[in-house]
Amino acid sequence: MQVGVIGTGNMGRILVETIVESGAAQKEEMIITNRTLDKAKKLADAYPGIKLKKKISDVVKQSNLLFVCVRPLQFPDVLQEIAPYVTRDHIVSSITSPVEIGQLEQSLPCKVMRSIPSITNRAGKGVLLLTYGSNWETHEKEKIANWFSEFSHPYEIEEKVTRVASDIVSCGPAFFSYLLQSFIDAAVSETEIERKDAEYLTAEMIQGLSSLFEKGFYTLPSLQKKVHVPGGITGEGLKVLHRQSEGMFEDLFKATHEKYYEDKELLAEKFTKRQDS
Ligand SMILES: NC(=O)C1=CN([C@@H]2O[C@H](COP(=O)(O)OP(=O)(O)OC[C@H]3O[C@@H](n4cnc5c(N)ncnc54)[C@H](OP(=O)(O)O)[C@@H]3O)[C@@H](O)[C@H]2O)C=CC1
Ligand SMILES: O=C(O)[C@@H]1CCC=N1
Repeated sequence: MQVGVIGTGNMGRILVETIVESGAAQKEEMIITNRTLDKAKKLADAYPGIKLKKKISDVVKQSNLLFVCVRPLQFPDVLQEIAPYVTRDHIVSSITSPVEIGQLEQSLPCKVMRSIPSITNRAGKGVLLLTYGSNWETHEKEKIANWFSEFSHPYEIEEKVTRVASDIVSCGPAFFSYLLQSFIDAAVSETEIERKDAEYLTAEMIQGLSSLFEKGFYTLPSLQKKVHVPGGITGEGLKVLHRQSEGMFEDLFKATHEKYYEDKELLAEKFTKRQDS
């Protein structure tokens, strides 16, 4: 399969590295471009064999599966630019949440999907969220999901939970690394521990924690019960967390959804302008 990638910024680059290093596609099967071409060239230079194209049309023409990895508001322009070269045999995937499946279908004459990756896929772990357009057969969905499983755990979601699922899967690594960073900073500022020690102990704790869940030893509540000896020290810390975090995640999901709907409104305006012109 020839895999095209338009936009090799942060996530486009990570996706290319992940696909190639997992063996989901050979370097020679990857065709990439980026508006600032030098960015894509650096990536092609790092993985000899990857084909670098200056023209977006060449990427489309030479690929079967095409990932559009630009920012949400850049989608209308990119979809308009690629549309003349897209055939019924292409599969085009958006890696971003605010662009609706319906908008992709209206813009392109092929099978479309959303495949929202997570930085965790770089380690061959974590979920990649899939939502398909209306004209996919079950066996076609299975085939592509199977391909994604070379470097992730593909998970199909309904469009209505896109934002929250993406908050968990794709933004989650940033949210929880922020909390861990605060945990380390506070350990250093409030006690005599050296930063490097706090960082090492925290990293080992979090890796151990994820292994416990991976191996199925505990659920979240059963683990808390095991560590929280009644009347002990953990309970004092948990009381602080309970007090201080009340409403925090509710506010977080409200904030991400507000931004999501803002982006969707701007996108709808842009797509309508495109249709009218
Ligand atoms: N970061 C993450 O963990 C995740 C991100 N995403 C999604 O990935 C998308 C990209 O995010 P991110 O990589 O961080 O953003 P970046 O800004 O780093 O990358 C976007 C890239 O697209 C390029 N680009 C823009 N317009 C065009 C065009 N017309 N033709 C070719 N290339 C173009 C830009 O080129 P130039 O160099 O000229 O600016 C840039 O390199 C977003 O929509 C985001 O929602 C999805 C899941 C996870
Ligand atoms: O479009 C999205 O939902 C992703 C999640 C992280 C950044 N963008």
